[in-house]
Amino acid sequence: MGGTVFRSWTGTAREQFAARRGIVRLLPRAGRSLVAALVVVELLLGCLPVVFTVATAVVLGRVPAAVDAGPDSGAWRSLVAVFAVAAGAFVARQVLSPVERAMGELVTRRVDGRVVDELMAASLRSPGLGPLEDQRALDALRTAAREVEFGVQSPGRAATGLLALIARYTELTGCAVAVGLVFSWPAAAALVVTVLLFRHGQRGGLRRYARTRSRLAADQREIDYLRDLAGGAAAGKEIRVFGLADWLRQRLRDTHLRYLGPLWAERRRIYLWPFVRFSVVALTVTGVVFAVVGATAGELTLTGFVLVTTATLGLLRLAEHYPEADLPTAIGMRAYDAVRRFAEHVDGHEEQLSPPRRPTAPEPVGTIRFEQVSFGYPGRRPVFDRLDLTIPVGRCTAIVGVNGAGKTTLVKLLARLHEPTGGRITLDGVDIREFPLDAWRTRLGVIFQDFARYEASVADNVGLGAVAHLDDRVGIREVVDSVGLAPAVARLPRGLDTPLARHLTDGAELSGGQWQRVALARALFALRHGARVVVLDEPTASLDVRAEAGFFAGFAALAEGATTVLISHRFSTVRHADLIVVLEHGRVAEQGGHAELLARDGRYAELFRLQADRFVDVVEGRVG
Ligand SMILES: Nc1ncnc2c1ncn2[C@@H]1O[C@H](COP(=O)(O)OP(=O)(O)OP(=O)(O)O)[C@@H](O)[C@H]1O
Repeated sequence: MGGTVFRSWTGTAREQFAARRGIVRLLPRAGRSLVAALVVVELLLGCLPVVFTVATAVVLGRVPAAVDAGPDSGAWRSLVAVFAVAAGAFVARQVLSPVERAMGELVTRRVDGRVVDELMAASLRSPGLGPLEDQRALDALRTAAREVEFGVQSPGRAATGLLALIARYTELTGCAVAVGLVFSWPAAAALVVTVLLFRHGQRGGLRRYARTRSRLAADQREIDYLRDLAGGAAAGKEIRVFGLADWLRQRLRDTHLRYLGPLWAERRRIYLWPFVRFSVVALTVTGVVFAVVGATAGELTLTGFVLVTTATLGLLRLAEHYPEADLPTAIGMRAYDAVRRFAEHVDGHEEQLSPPRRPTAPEPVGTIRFEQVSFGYPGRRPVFDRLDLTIPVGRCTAIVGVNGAGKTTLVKLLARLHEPTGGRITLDGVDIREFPLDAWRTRLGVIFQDFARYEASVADNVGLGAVAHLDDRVGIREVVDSVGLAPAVARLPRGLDTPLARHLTDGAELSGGQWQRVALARALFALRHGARVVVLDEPTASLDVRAEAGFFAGFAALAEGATTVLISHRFSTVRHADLIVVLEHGRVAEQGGHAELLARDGRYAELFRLQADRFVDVVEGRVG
């Protein structure tokens, strides 16, 4: 039992030491000279109260002699000199405190700035989506980002909190030495032990509190989500139309209580009782010291008496001040730990990627094949189980299947946003993992169902399909024209340079269908600049009937010679494809041309007829 407690204590101590070392290593990022200057300021702030305490004790001790000797005496002058020292120490402290705060703020911001860079670098370093879809890693990222963003208990604050301890410990040492020299070393030792015990008790509580907070990350996430939902435009329409305000308020309230309940309970447990226990110890020690001082008062000089009492009170006050430094340190260290865990998680994923064996990715000439490909998201049942699929190069292949059949996942595997857990994907017989990732991706132009809507100009929104050619205005204009977006762009306040966000100057918002055309233009722009495989996930979902009808002919002409993979639930879009693949239960259920599949009268024919019947019903007014 004792062994277990000892091991857990040493484990915690080691963990704390490592976390503190991590924070200390962050300090140079704030600039060595700034940190060195702050250390000097902290040392001074630790010494000045001691000087003040000693000097005031000496002043009080010398008052009787100075009063007796009169204003012209040497005793009076020495009183004034010591008084000047006390006043100087007081004023210097008042002046230095705001300087410390300002420098501390600068250190905090610089350290947090670097941590944000580290965080961004880690999340962008991930070549695939794995770490960004892993809930634990995301929670770690969110916790860290939150603390850093608000800067209340961020890693930067942890760093300045650690530096602030220099002042506290200097003052502690100074006061203890004063008590030891003037009165009694055992009393000084007892006071130091009391202060440290008090701090230890509080720090343990703070640590547990910080741990509880991170354990409640999921609830915190939900609170943030509900707040965004209530305040954002995205769900604003539904909240009003469906009258969801009360439901939202209630859910926010319940989640808040679920989050705060354990936190309040923990706060009582970890703050209140240790505080009571350590206060009793502190009061007892102080009482004993004061009793001894009282009993031996006759042996002490007036200076000694004042010094011992004020130094003792100063020490006890110090115990109260430690949490000021310890709270940000405890929480900030956890935030930084979260950043490190996230970075390690990303790097763990990266290591799984085998290094490329070929210098570049060639132009496809024959086929792209999924060979016995298996894949499942972590903790979920497999999406693909030994999938075999051939995509002919230079043709249009449509992939159909019910919701959740794995169509988008197939595209993610093709783009190597995830790696198959079994089998391989080949380009003309070569495993695509043999190509450098970037080189392979420049061969692809993928527009996902939930494509990005950048808060940038129309031109940039299109040009980002081939970022190295962002200044190809002629190319951008041509693809914008070819997707039928030119009239809408002409109506925008700054044409192609209009930012697509209403809150920006001259900004505009596009309709869903217009955004979809922007995304299509982005894919075409990629095609213009080296992409040979275009993947469009639901490209016509937001297009009106006329635009959809024109889409296939127009796009096919523009994508002439390229390999097109089309994912769509609209059979009117799909039917024109050279090859139609029906995905079902993680395998290819059927494939062939539209007429061939209809003739086969299988799954495709069934799905096609269902949609066609609905269409006929609508046209003939039989619906409803
Ligand atoms: N990031 C993810 N993490 C875990 N499971 C996922 C993730 N994305 C998709 N899935 C699951 O994988 C399966 C296939 O999803 P996918 O999005 O590929 O289907 P889909 O055929 O594109 O569907 P839809 O037609 O609705 O767009 C589904 O069961 C889905 O729940």
